[in-house]
Amino acid sequence: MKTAIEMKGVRKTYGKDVVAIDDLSLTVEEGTIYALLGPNGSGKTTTIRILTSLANADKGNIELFDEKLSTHKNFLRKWIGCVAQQSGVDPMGTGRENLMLQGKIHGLKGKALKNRVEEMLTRFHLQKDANRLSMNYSGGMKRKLDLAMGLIHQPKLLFLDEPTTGLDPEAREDLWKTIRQLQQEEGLTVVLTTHYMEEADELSDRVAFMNEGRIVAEGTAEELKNKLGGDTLTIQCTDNAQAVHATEALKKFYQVTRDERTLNVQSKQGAEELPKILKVLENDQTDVRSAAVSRPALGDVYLMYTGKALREEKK
Ligand SMILES: Nc1ncnc2c1ncn2[C@@H]1O[C@H](COP(=O)(O)OP(=O)(O)OP(=O)(O)O)[C@@H](O)[C@H]1O
Repeated sequence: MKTAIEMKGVRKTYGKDVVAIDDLSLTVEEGTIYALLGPNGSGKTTTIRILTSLANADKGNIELFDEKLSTHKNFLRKWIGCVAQQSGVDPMGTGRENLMLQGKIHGLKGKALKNRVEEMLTRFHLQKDANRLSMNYSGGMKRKLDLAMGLIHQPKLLFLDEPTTGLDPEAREDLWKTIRQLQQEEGLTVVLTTHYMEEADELSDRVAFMNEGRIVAEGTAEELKNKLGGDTLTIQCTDNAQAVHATEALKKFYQVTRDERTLNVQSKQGAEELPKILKVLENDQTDVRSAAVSRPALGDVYLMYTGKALREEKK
């Protein structure tokens, strides 16, 4: 397999005080889906801006398809598509007009432009709405039009910055299906950023957890979950003070992380361990509201590496 992206020791600062990303290294193989997962401000968008050459890194080495980005920017741009967080769709234009304009920006013209626009409308099931103003499109349709615009020039590498934020579950599933098809049928390499654990788990071949500008863990979703081993016991206390109390009591025996009033305890045999844990808490006079045993989810792994929960929705 060839390498689509190779980043080594990349750093980007804004002004004197903000280190947006630091010592960031990652490798993305061609034809794979790679997810950058992290909370607001962890450096995901900055990473994408640098890789799409919209921002310059202060330090480090970046290669796309074995070519140095800093010396082959214009050439490499042709291979890159980007769908930003903010929609690039002109609400006053129809779907077709938006695609025509985007195609022209990329130097397409005449028959080639027309053919490609029709191909994209068909590909994204937008033909019957092609002459409607895009301001009247649903959220899911707008996102598909954004995606079609990002692909008009047939890039080899597509960046998606939070592709499904704000979409309802059905539109989200639909977009996941489309992204998967693009990878499987057209061999597209996709790098996406997301807040959604489920999205990273479902879609990506590899996941990088970002926190405060650094990658704190990386691997396939399965590899990351296996790092925790065993089960996760989720214990809800009645309030934060009780949860702090409970964490102290359990820390002597278990690996415990806390997010407000919720405790996560890692255990090889969760079901067997649960009564013992409840006994410890009872002896400690901690009020427990509920307790459950489950297989670790990506969120549990994130919590282990960063000590904080990744909110599923933007704050
Ligand atoms: N143009 C800018 N000027 C100054 N600081 C910036 C700029 N862009 C980003 N930052 C800062 O860099 C850090 C990383 O931001 P970035 O947007 O890359 O994070 P993110 O993980 O994409 O967040 P979000 O999920 O909210 O989009 C933050 O502290 C942010 O405030």
